[in-house]
Amino acid sequence: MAAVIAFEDVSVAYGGRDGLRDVTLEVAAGELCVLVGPSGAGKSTLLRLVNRLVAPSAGVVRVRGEDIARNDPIRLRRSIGYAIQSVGLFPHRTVGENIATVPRLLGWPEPRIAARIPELLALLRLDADLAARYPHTLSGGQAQRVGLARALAADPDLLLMDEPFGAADPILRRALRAELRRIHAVTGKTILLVTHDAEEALELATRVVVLRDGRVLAAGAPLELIRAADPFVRDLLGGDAPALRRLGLVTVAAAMAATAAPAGAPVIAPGASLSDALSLMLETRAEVLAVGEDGRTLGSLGLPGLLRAVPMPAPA
Ligand SMILES: Nc1ncnc2c1ncn2[C@@H]1O[C@H](COP(=O)(O)OP(=O)(O)OP(=O)(O)O)[C@@H](O)[C@H]1O
Repeated sequence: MAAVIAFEDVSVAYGGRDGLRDVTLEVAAGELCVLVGPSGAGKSTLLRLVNRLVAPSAGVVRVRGEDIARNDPIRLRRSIGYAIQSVGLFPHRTVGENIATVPRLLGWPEPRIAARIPELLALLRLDADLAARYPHTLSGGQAQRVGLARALAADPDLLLMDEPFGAADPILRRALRAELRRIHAVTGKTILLVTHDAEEALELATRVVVLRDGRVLAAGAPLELIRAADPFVRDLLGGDAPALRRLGLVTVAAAMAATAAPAGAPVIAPGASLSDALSLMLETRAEVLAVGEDGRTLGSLGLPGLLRAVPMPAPA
């Protein structure tokens, strides 16, 4: 399948310094590709090449097969969703108007825009009433979700996300990650996301790309990379708790049983990770969780089931 994004021997020079060096990388349709690495590794630079906020000093960047340097940057940007840490909602426009920004620039007819706003609020599990509110009246989590709704508004097949949950607290981050995984599964969009958080990378990615000093050090599926040969990659992704990292890679849905949980059991969403489930068990002292979503109960997850679901390598 043709790559949605292709970097071909791309370098970026900032003054005399290298931002990126000889990066060759493809992102295929439907991938959720996460760029991870220490501060200054070049993650944002690589992401911003795609919507031409940064220009390469050498090499070619292709989006949907076309060399983007040859095409109109404004058209390119309108065809790509972009979500950033600071959210960047327009303060004097309502939530609905914020979401409508790109569809309006693209000249969508008003009735189509009007229908799209509640659709997106529902996708992000936000109340329909929020459309009339102004950004300063939103909680941090709501604002992050509206930012994501705005990025998705014109239904772009490609979404760039730069530390999209960076400003959120750990609990909210967890919820937003689960949300993003769900949206990716539902929409099948191609997503390129930057994070400095290895756990987030492993939990979200279909493919992880590890950057260091402006170069791609490793790229592969999360479970492959935890076992990577390169000590820097292994340390970054596996840390000193590789078993816990593996828990972050399996969803509750994959480990749950169809049996009902005891009454009053804490509830976890099927899309949450087993590390979230384990945290909830530890926080609430419950050994069995109810698995449910939108008020529906789907089954249960007990501690033994959780452990069985995570294949550990045989001891050496
Ligand atoms: N506009 C700029 N002018 C000069 N140097 C820059 C510019 N933007 C980035 N750099 C440098 O390029 C390198 C890569 O930066 P980049 O922002 O891509 O890294 P990053 O991995 O996203 O880091 P962080 O996680 O801290 O955001 C760094 O050394 C940075 O200082």
